[in-house]
Amino acid sequence: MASQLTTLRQLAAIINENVEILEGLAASKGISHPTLDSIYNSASPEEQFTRLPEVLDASLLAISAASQLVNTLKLPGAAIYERATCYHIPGALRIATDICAVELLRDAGPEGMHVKDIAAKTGTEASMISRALRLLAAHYIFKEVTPDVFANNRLSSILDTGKDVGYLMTLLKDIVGNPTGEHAISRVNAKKFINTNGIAALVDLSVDYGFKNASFVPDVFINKIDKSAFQVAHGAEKPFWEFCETHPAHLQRFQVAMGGWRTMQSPDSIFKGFGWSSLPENSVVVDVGGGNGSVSFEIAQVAPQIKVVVQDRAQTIENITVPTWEADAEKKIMVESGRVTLEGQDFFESQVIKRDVAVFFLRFVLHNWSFEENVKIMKRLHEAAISGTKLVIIDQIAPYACHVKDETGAIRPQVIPNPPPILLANLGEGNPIVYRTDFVMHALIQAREWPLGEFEGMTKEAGWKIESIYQTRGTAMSVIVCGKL
Ligand SMILES: C[S@@+](CC[C@H](N)C(=O)[O-])C[C@H]1O[C@@H](n2cnc3c(N)ncnc32)[C@H](O)[C@@H]1O
Repeated sequence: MASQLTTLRQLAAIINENVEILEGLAASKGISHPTLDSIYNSASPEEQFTRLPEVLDASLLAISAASQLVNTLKLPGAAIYERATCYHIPGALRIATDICAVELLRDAGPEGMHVKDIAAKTGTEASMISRALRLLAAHYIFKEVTPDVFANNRLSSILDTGKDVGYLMTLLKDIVGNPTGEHAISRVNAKKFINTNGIAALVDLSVDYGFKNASFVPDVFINKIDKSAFQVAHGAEKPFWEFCETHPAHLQRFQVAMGGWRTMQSPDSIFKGFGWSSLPENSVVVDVGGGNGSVSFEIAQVAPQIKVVVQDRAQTIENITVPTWEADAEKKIMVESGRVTLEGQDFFESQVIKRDVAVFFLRFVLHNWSFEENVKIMKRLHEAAISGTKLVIIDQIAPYACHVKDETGAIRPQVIPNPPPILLANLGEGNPIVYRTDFVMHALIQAREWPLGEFEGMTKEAGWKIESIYQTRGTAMSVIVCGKL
């Protein structure tokens, strides 16, 4: 009993200590930490505050201790049953996002809107909306203001696409009561995600095919099926990338969703690990598998002296990347001035680029393929590289859940901030995303998030040597810089 109390007190002390730090930092800036009742605004001083390194450190330690405290206090039967049935949360979230509840509630303001009115505007049924929003409100997404009247809160409002509700309701008419007729494949309304920060698209695909795929992961494993869970769940003959070629709305949503990763993370996940702005004048940076080029755009902005080439499958460049850049005035200027070039290139084939390349850049590519395929991709880049070419990889490196010791017996930090021994070494629920995306990758394309040793192995086999690794705060996102062996 005494030791259990000690554990509880230790956890509570970590929470208290870090809340004190947060309150002190906020007070020194004359602001308060945003509450759950606030509406998300990325530009507000309160939201900017939450991204400061010292604020992230204190928050992550408090979150880790608080979730450990919660799971210590919960009755085990209830705790495990809650986990076993948490799959209904994405289902409820998809009901909410499909009917554009966030945007309807944005216009309704803090008084909120009755579910009957949401149902009337969307041509759907009120009681299911009520049940979905209440389930979500019980998990701090949306707020039930009075019975059956819901309003946005900080978590729901980050999903706001910013689009006009009248426009969204017109788009919705194509979706409601109009299934695709293809096995388990949803009708996707990709237009609503264009020119957004990507979070709504990322959540939308996660609660759509991501959620459906997940339920087939164990079947694929137990029955030793040599297909992705995505193919099994959706009756799809072809793997995901080929499926996208015949489902342009899915492809569009996917590419916008990649930008959501940038919104979710602090800017240092790209800019601190490599000196883009100190590259010499006219250096060529190739964003390999660059998708819609959202990251290239940011790099080209911080390093105006360089030339960026965005490469992807020819179909993606033609149907997604080119239209994305043409539709945006700033991006269009970059393309017209030759600072950015958009180019079809299969990364398994020899590079078509004939110029000397300063940097080949791979973000979120290696977690899409097997060890052997990654070696092949990086070998193609090695063949096209000159002696000083760098390979910059941005991907997640999965930490262990236990503390690990180095040769001297000292605990080797695996994440920033480094948690005290009473907490999980990976910060537990303070930092769970890498383990989820590991399953997401497996389910979608039979791929995975790689541990450090595998990155070392595959880069070496392709002729590259890891020179530095920059790990971002509170996440598994890492910038791995390699030179030619
Ligand atoms: C997870 S996305 C990452 C996109 C981008 N790098 C980013 O971080 O936003 C992987 C990208 O690889 C591209 N891709 C898949 N197969 C490819 C191939 N054989 N050749 C070139 N690109 C490919 C996809 O079209 C997609 O844009």
